[in-house]
Amino acid sequence: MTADTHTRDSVEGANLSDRPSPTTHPGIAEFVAETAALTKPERVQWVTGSPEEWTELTDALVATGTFTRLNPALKPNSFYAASDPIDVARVEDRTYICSVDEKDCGPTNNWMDPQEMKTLMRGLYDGCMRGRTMYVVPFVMGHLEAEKPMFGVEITDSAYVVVSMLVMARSGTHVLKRIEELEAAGESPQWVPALHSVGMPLEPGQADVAWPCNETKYIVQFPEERAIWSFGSGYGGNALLGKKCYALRIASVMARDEGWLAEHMLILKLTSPQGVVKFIAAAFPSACGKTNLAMLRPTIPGWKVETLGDDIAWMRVGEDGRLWAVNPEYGFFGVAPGTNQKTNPNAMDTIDKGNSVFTNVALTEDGDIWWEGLENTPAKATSWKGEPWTPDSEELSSHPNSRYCTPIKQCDILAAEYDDPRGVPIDAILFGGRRRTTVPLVFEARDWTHGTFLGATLSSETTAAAVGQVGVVRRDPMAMLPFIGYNAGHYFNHWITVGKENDAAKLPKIFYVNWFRRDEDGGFLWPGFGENSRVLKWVVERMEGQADAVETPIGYVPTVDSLDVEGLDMTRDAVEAALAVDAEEWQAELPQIQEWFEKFGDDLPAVLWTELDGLRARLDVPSGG
Ligand SMILES: Nc1nc2c(ncn2[C@@H]2O[C@H](COP(=O)(O)OP(=O)(O)OP(=O)(O)O)[C@@H](O)[C@H]2O)c(=O)[nH]1
Ligand SMILES: O=C([O-])CC(=O)C(=O)O
Ligand SMILES: [Mn+2]
Repeated sequence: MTADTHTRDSVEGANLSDRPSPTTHPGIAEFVAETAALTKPERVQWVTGSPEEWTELTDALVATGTFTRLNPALKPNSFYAASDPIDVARVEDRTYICSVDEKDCGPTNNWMDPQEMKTLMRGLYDGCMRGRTMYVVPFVMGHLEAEKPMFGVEITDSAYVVVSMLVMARSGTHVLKRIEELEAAGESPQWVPALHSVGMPLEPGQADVAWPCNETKYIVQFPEERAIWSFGSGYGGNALLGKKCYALRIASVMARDEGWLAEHMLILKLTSPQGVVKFIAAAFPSACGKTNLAMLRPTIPGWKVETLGDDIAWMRVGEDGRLWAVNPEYGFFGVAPGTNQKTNPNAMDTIDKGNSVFTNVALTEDGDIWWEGLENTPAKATSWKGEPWTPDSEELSSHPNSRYCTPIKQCDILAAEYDDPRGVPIDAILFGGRRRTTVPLVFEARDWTHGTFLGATLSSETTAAAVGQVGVVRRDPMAMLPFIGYNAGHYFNHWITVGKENDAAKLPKIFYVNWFRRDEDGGFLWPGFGENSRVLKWVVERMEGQADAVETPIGYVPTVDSLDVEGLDMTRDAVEAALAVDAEEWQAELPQIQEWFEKFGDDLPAVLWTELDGLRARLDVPSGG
C-alpha cells in the first residue's frame, strides 16, 4: 500500500491536533483525534468509498489471509472469509444498554452505569489499535437526501468491517461532505459516533491472524448520548455499527422521543394480477425468514413481489395519516444456509453478480462458495473451520449463521421506490415467529391494539443468529428483543400510542404468520418460501374485503376455502392442520404470557393486560387461570 498523505495520517509520535484535520466538522475531528489518542493506531485512514480504495482494501485483506478471492468467472470481485470460531454471531449477553437510569434500560436488556462502562471500556480501548490502521467511515443510514439525514461515523481497526460497511451502508467522502455542508449552513446535522475495535493490538514484529478478535466482547449503546462502543468482535451484527446498534437500538430511542418506529422488519411491494399494489412490512426474529419473504418469487400466477428491504424499517406517520417506511440499509447481510435457486432465486442472482463477501461458508476447489442447502454439492471443499470437507463429513461445511454480504442495488427485483427518501405507505404489518406448534399459518388481528398485543407476545425458537442454545421458545416482542434500546414496557406503550394518536383506518392492518409449524413426523406443514405468496394473497384479499375468515379466540383465521391452495400438493386435512387453532395449546400459552408481562411491572401498558384478559375469556379460561 502506498502512503497517501491526503487520506492517511501517521499518529506515531505526532499529535493529530498539530496537523490540518481532514474534516471541517469540529465534532467529528475531535472524535477521531480522541479515539486515536486512546487507541494508539499506527495510522489513520479516512474512508472515501472510491473503487480504488475498495481494490486496495480487498487486496490487503487477501494479502493478510483474511480474504480469499473467489473465482472471478463465477463470483467477480467477491471474497471468502472465515472467522475465528469464537466470533460467529451476535452476543446478546455481552450487549448493553447503558442508560443513565437503570429503569430506562428495562428488564430485557443488560445494563451498566454509563460512567462505569466507559471507565471499563477505556481500559480495554487503551492502545487496542497498536500496530493497526484506524479507519474512519462516514456513513448515512437511509437517504443522503432525507429531510433529516441520519449520519454516523464508524471508527474501526478492521478492514473487513470497512469493506462490509461499504456494502451495507451509504459510506464515504460524499457523506462527510454532506455533513460538513449542513454544518456550515448552521443546521447541526445529527451524527452518531460509533467506535469499534477487534481488540487485538499488534506488538512490533507480531504477526497478525486472519480473523483478529478478543475473547472479551462488549457491544454497548449509550442511548442518551446516542453513542456506540463495540469491542472484541468482527461479526456483522456486533461490528457493522450502522445496522443493529444504530438503525435499531439507538434509532428506537430516537423514534420513541420523536414519535416514529424503528423496527426489525423487511419491506416488500406486492402487485396483484389486477394491478392492485400493497406495501407490506414484516417482523420475524433473526434467521426466521425476512430475507426470504422480502425477495419471494410468487408461485401463484400473475402476482409480483418487489423488494425494498430485508431487515430494518424506519416508519413515520405521514401528513396523510399513513405509516411510511424506508429501509435505512444499502446491502443485504443474509443467512447463507438454505438459500438456493428454489428457496430464494433472487438472492442467488444478487450474489452471482459479485461484489460480495461470504463469511463462514465453505470454499470449493474451483474458487466458489457452498453451503448446506445449495445445489451442486461439491465432492470436496474446505469447511468454514478450514478443514477438508466431503458430503460424508459429520460436521457441517458452513456455520449455520454463515452470511453473504451483497449490494442491494444488484437485486433484480428492487422496487423503484427504494430510492425515494419518502419511502412507501405500509398497508399491512406481519408479525411472525418460528413455532413447531400452536401458532397457525396466518391470522388477522382484531385491531391495532390487539396487533400490538400479538407483537408484544411474539414467540419464536432461538436460532444460530445469536450465540447460545438453538431451538428454545422465547418471547421476542416485535422480533426486537435483542434490539429495543430502552425499556420494552415503554416500547409497547409507544406502539399503543401510535395507534391512539392516529386514524386507525389509515394505519396498517396487523397479521401474524408462522411458516414453521410441524406435523407429527416433524415435517413442515406448510411448504413455505415461494408458496408464502398464497398467504400474502389472503392478506391482500382480507384488506380488500374479499376473503373469508373465521373469528377464533386469537383472531381471524382463514377458512380452508379462502386460502388459495390450487396446484399445491397438500391434502385438505393438511391445510386444516396448518390453520388449526387448538384451544388447549393456546391455554398453555396463557401462563407464559402472564409471566412475560409480569416482568414489566407498572411499565406494561394496562391495555395489554386487558388484551390478555380478553384472550383468556375467549378461550373460556376463568380469569387468573
Ligand atoms: N421452512 C421454512 N423455512 C424458511 C422459510 N423462509 C425462510 N426459511 C429459513 O429460515 C432461515 C433464515 O431465513 P432468513 O430469511 O435469512 O432470515 P432473516 O429473518 O432475514 O434473518 P436475519 O438476517 O438474521 O435477521 C433460512 O435457513 C431459511 O431457509 C419458509 O417459508 N419456510
Ligand atoms: O445482526 C446480524 O448480524 C444479522 C441479523 O440481521 C440478525 O441477527 O438479526
Ligand atoms: Mn436481522
